[in-house]
Amino acid sequence: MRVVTASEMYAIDRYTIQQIGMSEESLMENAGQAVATVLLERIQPAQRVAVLAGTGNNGGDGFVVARVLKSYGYTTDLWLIPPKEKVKGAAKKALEIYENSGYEVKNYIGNEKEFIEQLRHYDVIIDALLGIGINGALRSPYKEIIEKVNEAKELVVYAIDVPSGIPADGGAVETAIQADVTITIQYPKLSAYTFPTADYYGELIVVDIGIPPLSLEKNAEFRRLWSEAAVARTLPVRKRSSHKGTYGKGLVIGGSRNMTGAVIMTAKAALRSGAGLLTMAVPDDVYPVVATHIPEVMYHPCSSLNGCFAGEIDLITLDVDAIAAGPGMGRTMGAKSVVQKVLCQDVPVVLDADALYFWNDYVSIIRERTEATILTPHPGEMARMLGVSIDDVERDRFGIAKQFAMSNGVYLVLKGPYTIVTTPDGKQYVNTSGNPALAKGGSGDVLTGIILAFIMQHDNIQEAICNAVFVHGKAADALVEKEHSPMDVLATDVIEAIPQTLFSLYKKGASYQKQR
Ligand SMILES: NC(=O)C1=CN([C@@H]2O[C@H](COP(=O)(O)OP(=O)(O)OC[C@H]3O[C@@H](n4cnc5c(N)ncnc54)[C@H](OP(=O)(O)O)[C@@H]3O)[C@@H](O)[C@H]2O)[C@@H](O)CC1
Ligand SMILES: [K+]
Repeated sequence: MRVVTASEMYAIDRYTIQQIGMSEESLMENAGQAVATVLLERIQPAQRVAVLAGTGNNGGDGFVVARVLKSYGYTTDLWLIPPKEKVKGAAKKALEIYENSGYEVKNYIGNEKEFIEQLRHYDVIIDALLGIGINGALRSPYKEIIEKVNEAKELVVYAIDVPSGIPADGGAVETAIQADVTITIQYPKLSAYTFPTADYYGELIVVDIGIPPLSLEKNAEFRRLWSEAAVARTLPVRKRSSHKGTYGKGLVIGGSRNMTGAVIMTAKAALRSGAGLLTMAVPDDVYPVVATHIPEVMYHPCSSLNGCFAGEIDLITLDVDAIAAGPGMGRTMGAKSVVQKVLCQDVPVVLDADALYFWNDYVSIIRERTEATILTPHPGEMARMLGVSIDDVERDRFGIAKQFAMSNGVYLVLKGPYTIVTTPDGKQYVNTSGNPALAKGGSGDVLTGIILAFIMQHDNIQEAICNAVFVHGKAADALVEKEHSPMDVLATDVIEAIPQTLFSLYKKGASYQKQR
């Protein structure tokens, strides 16, 4: 499933109309019919429905929906918010068809009091006030209407395309419909995957209105959801002839006197995710503590200074296939020097946490690298690396991630709800698993371990990273679906949930694995 911006959606519509030859009226009819099909399955015949329609084509979709619901015998009122003469184009045509079918329009203007009075008699509101064409802060009377609808908590609200009032591409929200369900036309919009806008959507349902894929390919950048089906399809298959070296020799670098847990979690997660052989490089001061925790790894104690890396690491003798550096290593000059040495190695490198701290000192080395560099910042780290505020990052997660990945030639994993993976050539993948249980210290360390293990087992780095992010979120989902609340899940619980998550994904992918 692809995700689009408002301007891409307009370009797709235009191309479909002008180049492919579908009429705007037929697209609107398809949209209204597709939305109505969902509504007919969900709304009970005894429920009273109000369709609230605005000036634009979102209102046009609403006219079609109101007509279909009435044709099926539903008690439905169509409230037209602007004066009728403001309705133009395809929407005007849809309104004519509605009226020619013998159905009545209720005009908001002049009947504002009646509207407010009626609102408490409805069970269901269909929000066709504003779609992707919203511009600037909400104007009267839309603002007041939306506030009244939101106040009536007993109403079930279905939004068409986007909840009215939210910017389609995401950003700050002042007033917007708080939908229970949003039925999006053809492709989800960015705002369904950024915050705070995603909170207004409720359940998201996408309906197909028959726009050919060619319109999408010609007019939208590559941005797609990474779903369970994609993971099941792309998980690597273990060959019967394999041995421990087949799945890569990984190196995890991290830890310091004050933070021994992070690097242990990274290593455990890597082992649970299929790393063949794993070595941990830790400051020799903390080696005795770390070594008691994991019997399955080899160790490479490095010289330490005040409990942290002193700066030396002998990477030549280690002979590894991939490296993850950062968890708990501290923000010292010694750590910086170790990371610089790591980046000079000709193997894929994952940088997380403290390894991102001296970003400006690494940029030029990273741009010269030929092997993959994978960075996994959370929004706070991303903001600091760019010298902007966290709000700036959150407001434009997709844009910022793309610009950063392309200009530095890295795979960027911008963490958060709906983690975005961006490849060096700018393709973007939105993760669909995970829940607030992951908003805890240690989550990132676990993800780094899974990524390290997956990139060693898969020859497609993008698929490996996207799968790792998905498995991480899905493991947390599995925990809260069973015996955990989102409050009590620990990062170590997530590691222990990796086996069942992989087990179920491999089962789902069995048919694909046979085909390969
Ligand atoms: N094109 C197609 O083929 C298809 C399009 N489709 C549908 O069309 C939708 C997009 O339609 P659109 O472009 O007409 O925009 P839309 O959001 O309905 O209304 C814009 C109007 O709202 C107003 N307005 C703007 N800002 C405002 C504000 N801050 N506060 C208050 N009012 C504000 C402004 O009107 P004004 O009052 O200023 O004259 C403006 O003209 C899309 O989401 C999908 O549902 C589907 O049918 C599939 C086929
Ligand atoms: K809407």
